[in-house]
Amino acid sequence: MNLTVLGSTGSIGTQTLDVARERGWTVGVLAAGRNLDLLAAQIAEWRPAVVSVDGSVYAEASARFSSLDIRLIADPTEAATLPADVVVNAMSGLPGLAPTRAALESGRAVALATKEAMVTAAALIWEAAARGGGRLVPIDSEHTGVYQCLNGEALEDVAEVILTASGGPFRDGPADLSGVTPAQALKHPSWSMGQKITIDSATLMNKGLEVMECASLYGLPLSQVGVVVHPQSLVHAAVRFRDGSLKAQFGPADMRLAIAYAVDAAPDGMTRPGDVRAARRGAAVGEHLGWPMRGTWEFREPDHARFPCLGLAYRAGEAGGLLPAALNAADEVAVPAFLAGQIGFTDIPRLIGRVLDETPAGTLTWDTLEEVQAWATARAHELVNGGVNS
Ligand SMILES: NC(=O)C1=CN([C@@H]2O[C@H](COP(=O)(O)OP(=O)(O)OC[C@H]3O[C@@H](n4cnc5c(N)ncnc54)[C@H](OP(=O)(O)O)[C@@H]3O)[C@@H](O)[C@H]2O)C=CC1
Ligand SMILES: CC(=O)[C@@H](O)[C@H](O)COP(=O)(O)O
Ligand SMILES: [Mn+2]
Repeated sequence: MNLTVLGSTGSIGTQTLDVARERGWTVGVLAAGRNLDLLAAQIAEWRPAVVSVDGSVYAEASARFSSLDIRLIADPTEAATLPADVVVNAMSGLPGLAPTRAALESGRAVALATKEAMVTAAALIWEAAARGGGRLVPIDSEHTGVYQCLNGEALEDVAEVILTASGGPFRDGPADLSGVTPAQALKHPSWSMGQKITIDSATLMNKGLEVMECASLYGLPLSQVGVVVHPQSLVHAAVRFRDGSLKAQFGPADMRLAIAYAVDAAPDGMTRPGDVRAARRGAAVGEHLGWPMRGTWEFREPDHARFPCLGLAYRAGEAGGLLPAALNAADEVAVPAFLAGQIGFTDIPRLIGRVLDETPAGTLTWDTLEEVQAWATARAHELVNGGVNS
């Protein structure tokens, strides 16, 4: 198996390389952002033919890697189109959307961690896959859980899909979240992840994005996608069928299992919503992680009053059109602003709610998507700078 890894220096990117090492895969294309020290170590180990870096560090990377036999580019979208058995997209946020589109239009098999692509542009992404012959399998732990539960099943038999949420670091308090700090919010109780998704887990926006991602992947209405808080993060998703039977997927809270599953399944993967064709014959990874069938497993209702982001996501998903993209863009401004101390934790949903209130209705196209993202980003910055309650 020869991989392209986009976002190679991040949490999912480095775990993808761990899996590649364990499984004996090769890596022909590495795309990173600005972390040239880690990228240099990855180039030395993997000897890729092509390396992409963020444009802001291209000159520095050119000088640093000039003696190496690699083609250096500053374009993850071009990197995504190059020949590979599977493109793993582990870029965080909106920058990961164009590479997802390009990979699918080029007929690539994509193992997709970048949830923002399906949240903001699912219909367009599926069109791109249909046009180019691309295939797609999710990496996100809940969505690989649903994928595995649906294998061999018909979507018309599904009554409901349940995604589990850890509940984040504040699931048991404090009651008033207005004073919590970035350091507290970054202490995720069960997963080790990049900063943006970790804050999204603390606000429950991560689960909101995942509800939309799930509906988009499997072609389900949001009314059929529910959330339960499960502090142990061992059950990742469950599906209830119309005959009353239930299937759940569980395993240790370690993304290497989800990554390996997605990479194995991607070449034969989804070409349209709900098209689950998991022809997967991979060797074992993470056998040392063991069998987590011990202890107590709890399941609780989410607390919508303390975590309004979940409701905002349902609202945007139900409205459809341009609202999911506006919600996502506003969140991508609000989270760094919280981390930088510019706004408080409870300002995050307040800001996103304000942006949603003002988002114009519209039909989703690649052009309107770009416009609404630019508008929502600018409006969110105005609210950060001028005061969320102004
Ligand atoms: N972490 C997890 O367990 C999970 C993550 N996800 C999703 O996966 C995605 C990645 O998450 P995570 O790994 O935690 O995020 P990280 O912030 O850890 O990693 C993001 C990566 O994107 C890279 N990047 C930034 N700009 C560019 C660019 N121009 N070209 C290529 N790469 C770039 C960063 O590079 P650099 O550091 O070099 O600047 C970094 O390697 C997110 O969408 C997240 O929601 C989904 C489920 C679980
Ligand atoms: C590992 C993974 O898939 C994350 O998206 C995880 O779900 C985050 O944890 P929360 O359940 O706290 O959002
Ligand atoms: Mn997840």
